[in-house]
Amino acid sequence: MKPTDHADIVVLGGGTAGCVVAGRLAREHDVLLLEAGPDYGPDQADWPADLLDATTLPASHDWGYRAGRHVFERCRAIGGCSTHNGCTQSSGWAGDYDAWAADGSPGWDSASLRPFFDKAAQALRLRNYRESEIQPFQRSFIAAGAALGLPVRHDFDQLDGEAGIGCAPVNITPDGVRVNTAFAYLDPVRNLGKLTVAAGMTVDRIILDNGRAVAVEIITESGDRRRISAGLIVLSAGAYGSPEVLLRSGIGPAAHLADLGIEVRHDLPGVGENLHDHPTIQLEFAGSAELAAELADFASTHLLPDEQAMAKLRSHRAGDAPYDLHVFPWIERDPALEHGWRCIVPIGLLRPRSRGTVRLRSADPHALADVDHAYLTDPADLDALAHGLGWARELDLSPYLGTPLLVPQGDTRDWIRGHHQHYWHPAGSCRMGPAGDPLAVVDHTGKVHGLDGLHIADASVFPDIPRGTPALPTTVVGERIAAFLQELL
Ligand SMILES: Cc1cc2nc3c(=O)[nH]c(=O)nc-3n(C[C@H](O)[C@H](O)[C@H](O)COP(=O)(O)OP(=O)(O)OC[C@H]3O[C@@H](n4cnc5c(N)ncnc54)[C@H](O)[C@@H]3O)c2cc1C
Repeated sequence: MKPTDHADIVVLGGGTAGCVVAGRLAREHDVLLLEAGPDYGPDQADWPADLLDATTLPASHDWGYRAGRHVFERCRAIGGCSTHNGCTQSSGWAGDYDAWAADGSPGWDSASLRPFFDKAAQALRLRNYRESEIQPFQRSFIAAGAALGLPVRHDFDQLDGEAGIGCAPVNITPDGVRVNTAFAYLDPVRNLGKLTVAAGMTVDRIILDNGRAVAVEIITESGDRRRISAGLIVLSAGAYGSPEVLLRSGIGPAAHLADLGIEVRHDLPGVGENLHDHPTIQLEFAGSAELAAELADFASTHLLPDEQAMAKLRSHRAGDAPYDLHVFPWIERDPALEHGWRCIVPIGLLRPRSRGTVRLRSADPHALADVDHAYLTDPADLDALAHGLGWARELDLSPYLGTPLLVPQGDTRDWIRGHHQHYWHPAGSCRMGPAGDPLAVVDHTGKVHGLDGLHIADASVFPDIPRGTPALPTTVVGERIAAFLQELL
C-alpha cells in the first residue's frame, strides 16, 4: 500500500512496540504505520514458514548489525523482533519499574503497569507449557537446577517472582506458531478503516519546524524519496533504529552531528547514549547418543522447541532484588557433530552496569550505525557473570552431554572477557527520564524533551533494562505510551 502525503498519526517502525502503538491508536484515529521490511498481512498462509515456526530462531530478515565477533540480529519485517524471537515472555521484577517512577517517570511504577502487563499477556495469547510439552533436555535442566537447591517455579511473568527454575509463559499457539505483535495488535484493527500499513518504507529523517516535528522523509523500495506531513509522530524503530533516525534528523549530541556534517536541529546529548544489553557467557557441549535418541522419540509425538526452561539466580551483586541472572539452555542441530546436536548453557546478566553507544557512521539512511555495547567494561558485570558460570558448571546434565566444546580454560575472568556474548536485548539508547536529567531523551509519556509532536515507544526508552527478557516489557512500553497518547489526542 502506498502512503499518503499527510497522516494524522505516523508510527515509524512496525516492530514489537510500533505495532502495539499503531494497533491501539487505530481504533479511534487515522494511523499510518511505516515499516522498512515486508508486511505479510493477516493471513498466515502468506507468511514465510520460518517466521511462523516458534520452535527455533529464524535466520532470515536480519538487518545485519555487526561489531567484531558479535552479530546483533534484528528483524526487518512487520512485528520486528517479535516476529523472529524466542517467545519467552517474562516481566522482570517490580522493583525495577518502581525505580523508574522514583527517578522521575510517573506512571511507570509496578502498580500502575500491572494492568498493562495483563493487557499485553492477553493480546499475545500467553500460555504456560503443559508438563508433557517440556522436551527431555529442558526437563533435565529443571531437575539439575532443583538438585542444586533452586525451587521449581513457573513465575517468570510475575512482577513479584522469586529466584527459581522452570518455564516462562510463551506467545506460541499449541500448534507452534509465534504470535508476533502484528498478529496480536494489527490484525484486530486492519479492517476498521483507520490503519494504513506501508511496508518497504525506510525512514530517513524527521523534519522539524520551530521546535515541532511536522513531517517524515522516507525512501521507498524503488529508491524514491517522499515527504509525509504528520500531526503526531511516534518513533518505534528499536534500540538501534530509533537513535539512527533521530541522529539523521539532526536531533542528538551536537559534537557527533557536527562530525558527520549533519545540521544540528536539536542538541540532545542522550541520543545514542546509555546503550546496554544483557551480556552472556555460555558453555557448549556435544549432545550424547542418549540425548539424540530421546529427542527423536519426543519429536515423533510433540513439537520440539530448542529452548523452554530458565533459571533465575541471585549473585552477590543482586542487592535488594530477588535475582539478577538467567541461565537459559537451548539445543541446536549441528550436522558436524557425531550425534547431530549441540547443547548450549548460557548465563545472562540481567542488570548490567556497563553502558555503550549507538553512533552514525554517515548520514546515509542505508548505512547501519556503529553499535558499541561496551560489554563488561564495568568490572561488577564480570563478577556477576563469573558467579553464574560457577553455578552452571555444577549442573549435572550428564546423561545428555558429550564432549565439552566450549568451557573455561585458564583464568576464568580472562576466558569470560574473551568469549562473552549477548542475549539479543539492546535497550536504553533514548532513555526516559525527567527534563532535569541531562541524558534523558524522552519524558514519561515518551515525548522527546524540547520538541513537540514527537514521541518514542520501543526498547530504546528503558532507563535500565528490566531483569527479564524484554519482549513483554517492550509490549508494555507500547501499551503504556499508547495510553498516554490517547489522553492527549
Ligand atoms: C534472536 C532474538 C531472540 C530474542 N528472544 C527473545 C525472547 O525469547 N524473549 C524476549 O522477551 N525477548 C527476546 N528478544 C528480544 C525482544 O524481541 C526485543 O527486545 C524486542 O522485540 C524489541 O522491540 P522494539 O519494538 O524495541 O524493536 P523491534 O521489534 O526491533 O522493532 C523495530 C522496528 O523498526 C523497523 N525499523 C528500524 N529502522 C527503521 C527505519 N529506518 N525505517 C523503517 N523501519 C525501521 C524494524 O524493521 C522493526 O520492525 C529476542 C531478540 C532477538 C533478536
